[in-house]
Amino acid sequence: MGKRSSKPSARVLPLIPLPVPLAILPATTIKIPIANRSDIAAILAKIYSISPTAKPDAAITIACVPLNSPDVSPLDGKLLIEDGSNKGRRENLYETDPVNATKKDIFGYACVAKVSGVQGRRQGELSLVVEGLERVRVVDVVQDRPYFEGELEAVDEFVDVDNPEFESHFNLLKQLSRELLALVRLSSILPRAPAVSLSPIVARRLELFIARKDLTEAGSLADFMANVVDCTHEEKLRVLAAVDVKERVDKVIEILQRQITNIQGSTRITVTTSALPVPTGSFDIDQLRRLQQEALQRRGMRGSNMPAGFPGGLPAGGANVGDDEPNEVDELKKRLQDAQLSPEADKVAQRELQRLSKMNPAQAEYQVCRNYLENLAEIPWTKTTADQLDAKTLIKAKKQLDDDHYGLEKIKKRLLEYLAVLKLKEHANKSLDEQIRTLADAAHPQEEKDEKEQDIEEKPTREPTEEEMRLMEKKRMVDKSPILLLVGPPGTGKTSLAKSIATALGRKFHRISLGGVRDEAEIRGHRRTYVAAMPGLVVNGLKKVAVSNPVFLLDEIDKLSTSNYNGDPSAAMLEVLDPEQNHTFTDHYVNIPIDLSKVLFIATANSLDTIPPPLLDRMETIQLSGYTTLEKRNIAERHLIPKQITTNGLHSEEVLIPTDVLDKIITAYTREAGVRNLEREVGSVCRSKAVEYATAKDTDTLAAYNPAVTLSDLDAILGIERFAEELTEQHARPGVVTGLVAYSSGGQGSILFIEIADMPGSGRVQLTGKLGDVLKESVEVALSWVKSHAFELGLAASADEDVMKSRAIHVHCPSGAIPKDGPSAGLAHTVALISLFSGKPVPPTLAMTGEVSLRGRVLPVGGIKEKLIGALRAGVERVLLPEANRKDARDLPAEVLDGLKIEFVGHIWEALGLVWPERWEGREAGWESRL
Ligand SMILES: Nc1ncnc2c1ncn2[C@@H]1O[C@H](COP(=O)(O)OP(=O)(O)OP(=O)(O)O)[C@@H](O)[C@H]1O
Repeated sequence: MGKRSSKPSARVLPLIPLPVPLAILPATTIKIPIANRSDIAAILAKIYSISPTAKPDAAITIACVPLNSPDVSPLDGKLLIEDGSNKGRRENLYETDPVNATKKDIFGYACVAKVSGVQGRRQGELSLVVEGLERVRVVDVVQDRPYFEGELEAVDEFVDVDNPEFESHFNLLKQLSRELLALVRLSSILPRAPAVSLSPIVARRLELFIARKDLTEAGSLADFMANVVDCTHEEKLRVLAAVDVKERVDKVIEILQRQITNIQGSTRITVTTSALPVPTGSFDIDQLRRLQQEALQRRGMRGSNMPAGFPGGLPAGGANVGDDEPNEVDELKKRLQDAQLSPEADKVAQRELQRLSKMNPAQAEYQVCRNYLENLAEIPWTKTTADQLDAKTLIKAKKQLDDDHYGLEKIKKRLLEYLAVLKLKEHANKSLDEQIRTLADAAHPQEEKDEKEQDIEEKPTREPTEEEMRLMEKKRMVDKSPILLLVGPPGTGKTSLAKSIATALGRKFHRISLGGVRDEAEIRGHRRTYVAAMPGLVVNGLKKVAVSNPVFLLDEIDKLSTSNYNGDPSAAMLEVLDPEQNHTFTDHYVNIPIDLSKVLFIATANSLDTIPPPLLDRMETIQLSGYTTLEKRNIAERHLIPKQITTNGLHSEEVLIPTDVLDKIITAYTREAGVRNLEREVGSVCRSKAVEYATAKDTDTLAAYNPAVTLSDLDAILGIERFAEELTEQHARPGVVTGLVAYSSGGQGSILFIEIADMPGSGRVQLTGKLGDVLKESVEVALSWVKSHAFELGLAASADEDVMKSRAIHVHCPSGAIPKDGPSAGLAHTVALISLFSGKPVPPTLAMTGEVSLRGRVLPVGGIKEKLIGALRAGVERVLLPEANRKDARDLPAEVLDGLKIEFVGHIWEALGLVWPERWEGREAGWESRL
């Protein structure tokens, strides 16, 4: 039996056209902006003028009407008043602004509404709040100015309550409404949620509202849902025009289905059995699963697309529904499998995977666990690159090192030794592997072989015992790479040497900068309990190179902080570098032993002084000293100039730096042990030439371009000379001696003048030239020795005469602004004092270095190579060195050995014999016993 709502008679009411996409349905409330709406003002004015006594809360009834849309067919509810002018507007000229609307723009159905108030604070934001009451048909528009007035006819809402088909449609509408509600609630708590959220109270009320609707209220439920969901203007018009309730319900079902699909498409719906976010009320897992499965079926997805083992289509843990991305947990599992974890790591990984699969992705712990597993999958547990160790390896490696670096013979030799050992070990292990395999085959002969093959196979006489196998394993050469430490001044090629080794071996290279690392956790990682914990530098390095046998350069290990309140980074390094321990290195974050024994560590440092002794003890030190001018010239010619020419976009024939220009750059513009500044200066020269060349090319004057750089160009390109070279004096004067100095910064050596003057006084000694305590003391030692031997030296008339009795002396070392310290000028001071007191000058081309003791012995000093290179540059011809430094002189570059006459002295008397041979030659050190 059908049910019809009562039919009120036709009436005339003011019509308020709504701006597109606004539409109103019965039982809903909307806000109509009233800025610039003269018609609304007129309606309100009229109502109050008719009934000036109307109370503010008296109900004011009007009708709200949406504007026509081109996509809604006349059958759907186009205004029945048609006129000729309407036709031309069908396609595109439809009005969307109610201010300009004419009669033809009024839609055929409207909604009688009650004005419930005005909302908004400021003038431009005010809006009229109206509440839809009933659906009406617009029979005619009787007035359009100053506001529309329409003749309205109530519609006949027909509800066929006895129709089973209608009932099932109504049930579907109810179910979809609740499904949508659940999805909106669910999606709002998921990560990457769309911007929809629903408070639990509102959700609960909506739940009840939907649940309480019965069949007779199907139309109003459809109106309500059409109003709350996101639908187009046209859809709303169609719902408004759907007088037949069944048709309306079908239309809303269509809208809801689309809406649900959209939410599922944009959100990954993940349901876990342990922590299901069920909306308060009547939702349960099964219902949700069913709803989602239905939604999937509607979208044409097959059951086969669902992970197996989950009858409801929802796996417990991490399966996402609605997109084709593979499951996150499965993906991780696969990555972990591919990572070939160590057995220990595998156990932990499986445990964590299990935990992850039970977790809700919204939990903070989920991300932590996932990050950890991702880290495990990225660590190269067993992956290695094959070392290029064939017959030609050593030749190839030598060529690589020679190609990349000039000189450094000792270091190259040591590196080649390392490669040779590695090659031998690998060869020995390979043949051992073969033996073990043969024995193992003999122990299980029948495996993988069919009967026939077995007959042919020669039977081993006996099976190997376990003991034999163990012995064989013991013979295996352990791959314990030594840790090399390259020590030397900056820019001497330590980093680039390490890179060449990696290239020669065909291994991956990674640089870990340790300079300024103050926190132990930077090396070992943070424990996983900390927020944003991460693995340390070593594990990160391994992750980056993705193999377990890279070359790691531990740069600036001398700048690593020692014990402080953040732990002791240098102690953490101990475990990394100890070949006995580093096969079980444990990072705090990973917390599983990682084998670092295959990593070849090469450390670099500028000085050994700041490296803690236990750390130093674990490394094999290779010393690199500064380069001589000749070496620098060769390095520049072979490596730096070609490199800079190409870096600056030129060809080798387009820049020519002659040797004299290069020498000038080396001596006047750089003062360093390495070649970094030299490379920079050469770069400046090449850049300037590049500008010159490009200009010449652009102006077609290439013929006039001169690729050669001249000495005068240098002044213009690099500015005025930065360093004036200390050169030996031309004239000898008593009291002035050439000493030798090695600057601690830059590792450069040079000469230094020791000047002593005497004046009348009573034994006072004045020292200037920024001398350090040790240097001052060495002057005192020299003076004491001279005073005590004044008679033997012929400086005093008798043994008890004090040479300083009536004189004062002033010792000065230029350049006065540079701090100087150290005992190595002791010999020069002694000779200078004797020269002053005896009035005999010392030849300026004779330089000396050495510490003296009170007994007159000449003791060894450091920095011989730098000092001698500096001396040669300064024009020194003869050098006196301590006897004990004879070994250092063996390593000197050939140009130094050729250019300098080096003499060794063990005692001051010997030195005096060499300085003034005419007077002291043959004098023996036996005099020391007189002291
Ligand atoms: N013997 C050499 N032959 C060729 N090039 C060299 C040589 N020594 C250094 N170089 C070049 O000098 C530059 C600086 O070298 P590198 O960066 O290796 O210095 P370093 O010793 O590691 O310095 P630091 O101690 O400051 O880290 C590089 O471009 C390198 O190629």
